[in-house]
Amino acid sequence: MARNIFLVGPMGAGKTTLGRCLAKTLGRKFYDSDREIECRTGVSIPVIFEIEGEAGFRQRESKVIAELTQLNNIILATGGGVVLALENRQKIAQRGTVVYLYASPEQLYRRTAHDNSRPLLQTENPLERLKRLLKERDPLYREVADITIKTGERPIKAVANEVLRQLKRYGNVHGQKFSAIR
Ligand SMILES: Nc1ncnc2c1ncn2[C@@H]1O[C@H](COP(=O)(O)OP(=O)(O)O)[C@@H](O)[C@H]1O
Ligand SMILES: O=C(O)C1=C[C@@H](OP(=O)(O)O)[C@@H](O)[C@H](O)C1
Ligand SMILES: [Mg+2]
Repeated sequence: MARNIFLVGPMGAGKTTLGRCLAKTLGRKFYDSDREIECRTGVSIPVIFEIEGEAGFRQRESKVIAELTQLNNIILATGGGVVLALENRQKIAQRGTVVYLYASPEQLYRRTAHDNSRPLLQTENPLERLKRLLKERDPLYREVADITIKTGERPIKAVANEVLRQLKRYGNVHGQKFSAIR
C-alpha cells in the first residue's frame, strides 16, 4: 500500500506550503516536484524555461513524477501543470490519494502576484492567464482527484485541518496518529 498523498491544483493554490505543513504534522517525508527539478539541475524553474522552453521543463517534470510516485508514504506537492500529461495523471491517480486544492483565479492572482518565480505568469495580464489555465486544467485536476478542497480565504492551517479531516475519512491516515494543527 503506497499511502502517498499527492497535492494537485493551479499555481498559488497552496500545494507547496500546505504539503510542507501536512508532512510535518503527519511525520512523513515531503517532496515538491519543482524543488526536485531545481535540485537536480542546479538552476531555478525560470532558467529552465528560458533555456529549454516549457517542453523541456515538462520532460524533466514527467521524469521526476515517474520516480517520486514510486516512493511510499510521502507527501508530494506537484507543479500546477503536472496533470497535462496523461502519463503523469495515471501515475498520480494509481499511486496515492490525490487532493485537489481549488481557489478562484482572483485568489490565485493575489497569492502569486508578489513573486516572479512562475514563468507562465510573467505576462501582461496574469489574471487572464490564470483564468484560462484554470478553465483548461480544472477537468484534469478533477479527473485525478479523490478529494477536492476549496481553500477560499481560509488560512493555511485551517485548510490543512480540513485536508486532514478528509484524508482521515478517506482512510489514508487511518490508524496514524496526528494532532490537529492549531
Ligand atoms: N490558504 C491560503 N491563504 C493565504 N495564503 C495562501 C494560502 N495558500 C497559499 N498561500 C500563499 O500563496 C503563495 C503561494 O503558495 P504556494 O504554496 O507556493 O502555492 P503552489 O505551490 O500551489 O503554487 C504563498 O505565499 C503562500 O503563503
Ligand atoms: O502551472 C504550471 O504550469 C506551473 C506551475 C509551477 O508550480 P506551482 O503550481 O507550485 O506554482 C511550476 O511547476 C511551473 O512554473 C509551471
Ligand atoms: Mg508549488
